[in-house]
Amino acid sequence: MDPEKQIDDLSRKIDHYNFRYYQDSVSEISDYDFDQLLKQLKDLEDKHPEFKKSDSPTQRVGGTITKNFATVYHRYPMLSLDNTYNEQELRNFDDRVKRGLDGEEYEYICELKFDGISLSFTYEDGVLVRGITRGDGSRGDDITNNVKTIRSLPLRVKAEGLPPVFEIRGEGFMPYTSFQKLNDEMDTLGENQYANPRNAASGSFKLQDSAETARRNLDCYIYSFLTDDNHFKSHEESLLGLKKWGFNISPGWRKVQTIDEVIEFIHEWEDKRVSLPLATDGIVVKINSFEQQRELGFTAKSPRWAISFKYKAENKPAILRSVNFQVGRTGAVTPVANLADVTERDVDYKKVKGVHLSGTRVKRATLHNANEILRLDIRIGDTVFVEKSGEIIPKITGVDLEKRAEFMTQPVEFPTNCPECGTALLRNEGEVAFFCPNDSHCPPQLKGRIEHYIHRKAMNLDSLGEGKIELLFDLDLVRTPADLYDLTEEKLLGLEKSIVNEETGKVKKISFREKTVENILKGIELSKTVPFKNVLFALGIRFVGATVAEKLAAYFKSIEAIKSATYDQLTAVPEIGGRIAMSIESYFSVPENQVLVERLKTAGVQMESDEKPVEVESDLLEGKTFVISGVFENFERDDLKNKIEVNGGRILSGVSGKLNYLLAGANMGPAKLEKARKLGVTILSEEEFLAMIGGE
Ligand SMILES: NC(=O)c1ccc[n+]([C@@H]2O[C@H](COP(=O)([O-])OP(=O)(O)OC[C@H]3O[C@@H](n4cnc5c(N)ncnc54)[C@H](O)[C@@H]3O)[C@@H](O)[C@H]2O)c1
Ligand SMILES: [Zn+2]
Repeated sequence: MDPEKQIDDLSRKIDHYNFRYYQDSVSEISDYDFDQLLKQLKDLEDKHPEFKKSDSPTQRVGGTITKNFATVYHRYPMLSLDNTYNEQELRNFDDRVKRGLDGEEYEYICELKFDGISLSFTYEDGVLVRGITRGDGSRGDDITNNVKTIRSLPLRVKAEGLPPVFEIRGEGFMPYTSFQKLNDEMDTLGENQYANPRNAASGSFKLQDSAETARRNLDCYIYSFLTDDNHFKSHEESLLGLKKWGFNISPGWRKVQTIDEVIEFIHEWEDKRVSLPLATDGIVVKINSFEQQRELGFTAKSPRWAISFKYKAENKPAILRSVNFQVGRTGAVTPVANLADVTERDVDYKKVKGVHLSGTRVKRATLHNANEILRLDIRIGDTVFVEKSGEIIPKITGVDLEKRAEFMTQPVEFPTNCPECGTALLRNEGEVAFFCPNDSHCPPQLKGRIEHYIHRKAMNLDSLGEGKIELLFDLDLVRTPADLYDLTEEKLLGLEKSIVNEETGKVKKISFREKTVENILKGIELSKTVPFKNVLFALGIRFVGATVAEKLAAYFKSIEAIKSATYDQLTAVPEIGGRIAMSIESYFSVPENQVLVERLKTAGVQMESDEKPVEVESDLLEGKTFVISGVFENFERDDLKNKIEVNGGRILSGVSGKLNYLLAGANMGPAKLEKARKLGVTILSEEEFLAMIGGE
């Protein structure tokens, strides 16, 4: 292939992965593979500089700003770090530093490289005034409200001799425990789970709802300090100073003199880092003296005085002993690989310890779905490769085909029937997962439905969380949400159960004493006041998430109206498409669901909305914002507002950079008009507005 086209193709590919990673918080390939692509591009560009573009991904920070927050320029550019996966390149870096500093003595600071998102915080007179994402390096998203939810971040610093304005930077992250909790919750709600804590942190820091960000327990380690004057002389001094001022400095850093000591630090943390409560992906080496940092300077993308060493995800051979098929809450069937170490091929599986991988013993790995089994061409008895990187769940990356001939192997047979209830499995066109259609009797699906029902965003029955539902389900006391309303003190008092965690073997005992029972019953009673839109969501109708439920509840106002709505009536509601409409129709066609709704209604659960119905004319203005100013020929101001809203638009209170349209009538103030023009807001006349909504 000719190099120009190759450079072009590679750049486009990398741009795509960057966009997915920074904008959508999704990794489509592993970091290592991504970094190899970038390296390939860099090598090609070095060989053919005539084809190197100024906006090449090798020349700029990969991130982007989103349109969801105000955009803020950084006072000091926020760059990336050059990275490497091998020690020789680290030594080459040391040589470059030596040359750059002309024989001066120098020291390095080694730090752990935390895997989250970079954040920048500005303090004025000791008060935290702004928190920004790295964005594209020169501009970021203003997420001040979200960063204020970090408990370890001081909102105000009190100290002698504080610079009037300073900026600190750090890595915002989500600890493993919060990550696990969040993903469990996403699973209960039938939402997509995050692949790793980094993606979860990135997604959570960019939520519109700060209350939700707060709930996700994010944290941040601080590793950098910037001011206009020379407040500190070295990185070490700044770390110590920041710590004294109350900042959460990253633990584990060390000052060293030589590259050999750096490499020692790397080896030391290779295993130790896996026992940390958060994800790390390498270490960062920085020149200590600020003066020397300035001497060495920057490239377009990263400082010349620092480099990161990334640990390659450990990849080891293992034996695929068998495959289990797990049925999830939505009925989806997921194959799970049971693994053994290569020395454990013939050990009784109960006694197998598993492969030693990144500090833990691994006995299971997800195989995702039937297609993945075909793609890997994997057989029981095969020697496979297992990897564990940022993700918590290990994955199988391939098969050692050379080993296959040495041992007996047999194909993995995907079951045709549900392993939990025996019903024949189905697969929807265009979907990869097989599922059990027996949603009214299949045990994991029933239990999943109850867990969904009690969820905070649904009926908010938190007195029933953490294993209590499991107990009630196993004792046959609660098989559907309606059974909750038949519970009494007599039935509950004294119930007990020990729950064993399959992975860890730990036993947790749950018992219902007086106080617990009282709380449960009180919670259930209180759930009768939960608004209809939450109830509708709590039913767990496929594709009816919280937002869709809200729209349906506002439009139809009662469960009866939704139940009797035709397909056409359902799809007439803005944002309700055919897929949702069909799912609703099919839900209400199932007798068990009809009974459930009736029983809930009889129990006193809200099946009607007392809010005023929102008329909807169209969604022509969906996502558009308006400010109205002046007087109009055909409308009073309030009518105009209403007209915008029933067509899906939103009214803002003032002219800002975020505004889409200024609807300008007669006699409007020239200052407002001028401001709108300056900010590039589109100015509409009454006629133009009418044309937009399909009027005259
Ligand atoms: N898998 C994918 O699809 C995909 C796509 C794009 C990027 N990526 C990954 O992201 C990398 C690029 O991201 P990047 O530009 O943020 O680089 P990076 O994450 O490799 O390194 C720079 C970042 O490290 C962080 N950091 C953590 N601890 C630090 C410390 N102690 N001191 C200083 N900084 C510290 C900072 O946030 C800094 O911005 C790629 O090399 C790749 O690994 C992956
Ligand atoms: Zn089943």
